[in-house]
Amino acid sequence: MNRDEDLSAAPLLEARQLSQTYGDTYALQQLDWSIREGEWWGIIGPNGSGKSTLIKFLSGVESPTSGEVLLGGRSITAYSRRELSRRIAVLQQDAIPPAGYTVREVIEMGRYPYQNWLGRERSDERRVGQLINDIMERLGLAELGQRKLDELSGGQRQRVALAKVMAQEPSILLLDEPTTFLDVHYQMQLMDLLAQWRQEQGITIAAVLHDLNLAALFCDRLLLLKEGQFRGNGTPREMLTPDQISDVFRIQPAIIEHPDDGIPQLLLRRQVSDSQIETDKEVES
Ligand SMILES: Nc1ncnc2c1ncn2[C@@H]1O[C@H](COP(=O)(O)OP(=O)(O)OP(=O)(O)O)[C@@H](O)[C@H]1O
Repeated sequence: MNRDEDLSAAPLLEARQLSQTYGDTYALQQLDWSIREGEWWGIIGPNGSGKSTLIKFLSGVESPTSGEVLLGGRSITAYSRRELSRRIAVLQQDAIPPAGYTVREVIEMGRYPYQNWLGRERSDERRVGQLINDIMERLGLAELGQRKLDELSGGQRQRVALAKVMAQEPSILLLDEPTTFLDVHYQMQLMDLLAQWRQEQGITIAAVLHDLNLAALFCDRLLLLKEGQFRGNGTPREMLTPDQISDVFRIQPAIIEHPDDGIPQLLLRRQVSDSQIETDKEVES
């Protein structure tokens, strides 16, 4: 993992004074934040803190009420949709592509930004065929190539969605809660695959994650949001302190060091103890 990032490098993706309002609600409030090439950021914060809104603006699909996003120093609005799709891919929470298509067809849709108006690859078709075969093999999808999407489990569909964004060969990957519908095995498999992809291709990742332990385990740096406001950024060790967690998430966990590499991990605590429940029962009877 790239924990010794070069903080002097120019930002690859940058949010400048980003604000979004819906009526009286500030979904984001004057956010300044930047991502450097090769970093893996976790975007964390309670429900409604503006995380998905931020991902939407970073991907360039929507424009904020005020402020701007820069990609490689240029306004993201200056890029065509096709140019953006060659650089940035987004993996959504429940990225179920259209039903009726086969697994292989959906993965091939990831190549859209590289095709001409006839749907032909601009680059070497043999290389692309091999790329798709490799991705399917790696994600355990080789046997499922001809299966229809609606005949797959949620976890399998999520792997197809990941395969599609890998076929897109982006340099930046944005993820919005990619592990929500996955069991613990597939959560770890997805995060490990991302880590491996990043190591091999040097991609830059920003992921909205609700699971703080997963965020600490995989991300170099965390951005902390609450009610649309910036509440800090830094390494997991800097961000996941008892004070920050209690202040932002309103829980008081025990924080321990992971035995493998000392990163912080949260142990949740019950707010109501068994003895409290027993006492309450006695009072009631
Ligand atoms: N289209 C919309 N119209 C009105 N309000 C919106 C809209 N989208 C988001 N909001 C509001 O903006 C705020 C931030 O929402 P956002 O979805 O970005 O939060 P989040 O941190 O991703 O939340 P969660 O963890 O629950 O997914 C919330 O108060 C939400 O209700």
